[in-house]
Amino acid sequence: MTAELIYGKELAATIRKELKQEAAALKEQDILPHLTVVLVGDDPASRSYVKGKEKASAEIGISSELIELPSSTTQTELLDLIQRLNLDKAVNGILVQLPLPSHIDEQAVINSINPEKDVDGFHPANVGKMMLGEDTYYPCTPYGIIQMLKSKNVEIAGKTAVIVGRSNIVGKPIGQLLLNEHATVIHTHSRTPDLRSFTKQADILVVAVGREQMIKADDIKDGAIVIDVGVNRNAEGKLTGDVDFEHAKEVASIITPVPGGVGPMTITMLMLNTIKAARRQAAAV
Ligand SMILES: Nc1nc(=O)c2c([nH]1)NC[C@@H]1CN(c3ccc(C(=O)N[C@@H](CCC(=O)O)C(=O)O)cc3)C=[N+]21
Repeated sequence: MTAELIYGKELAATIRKELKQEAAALKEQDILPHLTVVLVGDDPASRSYVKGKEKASAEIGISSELIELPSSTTQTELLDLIQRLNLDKAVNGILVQLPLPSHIDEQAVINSINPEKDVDGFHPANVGKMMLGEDTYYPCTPYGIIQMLKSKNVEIAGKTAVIVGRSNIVGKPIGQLLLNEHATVIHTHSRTPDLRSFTKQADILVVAVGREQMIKADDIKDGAIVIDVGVNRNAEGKLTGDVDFEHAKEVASIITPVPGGVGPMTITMLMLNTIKAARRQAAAV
């Protein structure tokens, strides 16, 4: 049997329509959601992501601004810019595109963003709130994955979820959000011996490593739900995930494609967080 696909792109389009209505309703109250994206240096992958975000903003009616800085930008210059954006009442959301050049301390930059404007959900205060199960800005990729599972009426409670990869932006927070939904969560990573013995137990398998063909059909339990967060360019220059999709779809019950899966949901959750930021900041004055 071939797995059912979760087309993140379609779900994203549906959610974006709702967000567009919300943005229009806010406009009636003179609230104009505004997102500022800061891009340091010219990583081509970052550039492509930033384009997708601009397109989504325009579609929804969010005003978005891109501040491009040279890779020679110093940490002090970047922190000064963030300070200015923190104080600018017209700016509701601040996203500093990662990775940053190696001479800049990423965590110091993230820590400097006003948590109320941290639409990436990366600030320690927001990470802490997520861990406590409080309402906050959740990191966009993990939040998008939860929406994808819910769109298929997947019962998360009681399921064994196995995460491969432990980044601060995907692996760690998706485990926390699944735990908040009452899954039993296993975190695995590059130093996990006999990885397959863990992935084989997964009712829900989330792969966020960044290595093409990392997970094969043999690594997957029959009927599992497989979420592929990988964003890799293969030898032909095509975008591929971390999962051997062609074979995995014969074992899984539900699987996400790349492209058209998790990626478009990530951007959509950024839009959702930006509208939420505008609403919250308007209510706070
Ligand atoms: N501060 C920060 N926040 C991020 O959320 C963040 C970041 N930095 N740095 C880079 C990663 C990567 N990322 C992607 C988002 C959408 C797609 C996406 O929409 N991909 C499309 C394909 C796009 C294409 O064809 O190039 C898809 O999967 O269908 C991909 C990658 C967000 N990131």
